[in-house]
Amino acid sequence: MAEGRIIKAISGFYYVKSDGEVHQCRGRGIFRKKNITPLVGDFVVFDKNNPDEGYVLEVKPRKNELIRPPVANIDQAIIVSSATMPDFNPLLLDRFLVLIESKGIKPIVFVTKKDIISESQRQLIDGYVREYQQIGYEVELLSSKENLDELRKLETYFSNNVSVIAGQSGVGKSSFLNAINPLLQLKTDDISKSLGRGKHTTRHVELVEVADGLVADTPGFSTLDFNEIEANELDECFPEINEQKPYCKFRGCMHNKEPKCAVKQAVEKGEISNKRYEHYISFLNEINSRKPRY
Ligand SMILES: Nc1nc2c(ncn2[C@@H]2O[C@H](COP(=O)(O)OP(=O)(O)OP(=O)(O)O)[C@@H](O)[C@H]2O)c(=O)[nH]1
Ligand SMILES: [Zn+2]
Repeated sequence: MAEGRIIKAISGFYYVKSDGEVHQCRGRGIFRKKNITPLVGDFVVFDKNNPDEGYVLEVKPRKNELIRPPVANIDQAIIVSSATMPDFNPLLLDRFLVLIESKGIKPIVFVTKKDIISESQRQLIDGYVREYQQIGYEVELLSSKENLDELRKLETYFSNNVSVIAGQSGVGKSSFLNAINPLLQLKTDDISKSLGRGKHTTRHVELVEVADGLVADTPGFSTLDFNEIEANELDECFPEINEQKPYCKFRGCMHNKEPKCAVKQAVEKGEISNKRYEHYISFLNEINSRKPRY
């Protein structure tokens, strides 16, 4: 009996990494009966008596899991946004931040393509970077076309962590991963756009090594709706709003129409950005207008 972590799953086989070695395993029949699907990222107990094929015997409790990519026990999500092409989009960034916060995963923001922005665009982007850093987020402005030494400075973000990458199409997710680990050779727009079909549809998710960490090679969060977030949980997904919440007069304040709301006061004083607050309200309305589920 040994313990390890599933780093790859392909058609019924699980590849379990344990003490630096990878063991090919099958799942126990009982998993299917009990409706347990081992996921990439799972910590498992397996039997490795047979060198060719072991069995995953037990899946340890997960701290979190994603449906897309199907990965468990994620430490952090790197949201990739581009400074340009496509334009930097704070509304979309906040949407990703909320989704990731709601899963209890730590978000990190990488803003790509700094090599192709004008001086005035740069000022705008620097302003955003500062704003998100003030909230407490780690933000890096970078270019994947940079030399490897520059990119290596970002390796510390990956050390000893399991990361997923998220972000809109074309922002440079694959380009970044390839740049930081040239062995990956993930397809980028430059190569595969001509094929005109989804790039990630036929691939299996795998945790690949980047620096001293593991990264899911398939980007996540394809659906960006808030179907799994309740209105009263939304403020917890905005750290700066969550911080003010205890000072609101009413318990259960939604920071919307309520009087004596500390969040609205902080917005008025300029301590919380107007834009972030507007996004909070627009997400709140979106959740409140969702059709009830039964
Ligand atoms: N100048 C510059 N171009 C970049 C940078 N990062 C990515 N690109 C270009 O942007 C385009 C899109 O990059 P991809 O890496 O395919 O983007 P992606 O986010 O993986 O896209 P999807 O696979 O569609 O989700 C490609 O033409 C890249 O060469 C960067 O930092 N600087
Ligand atoms: Zn309030």
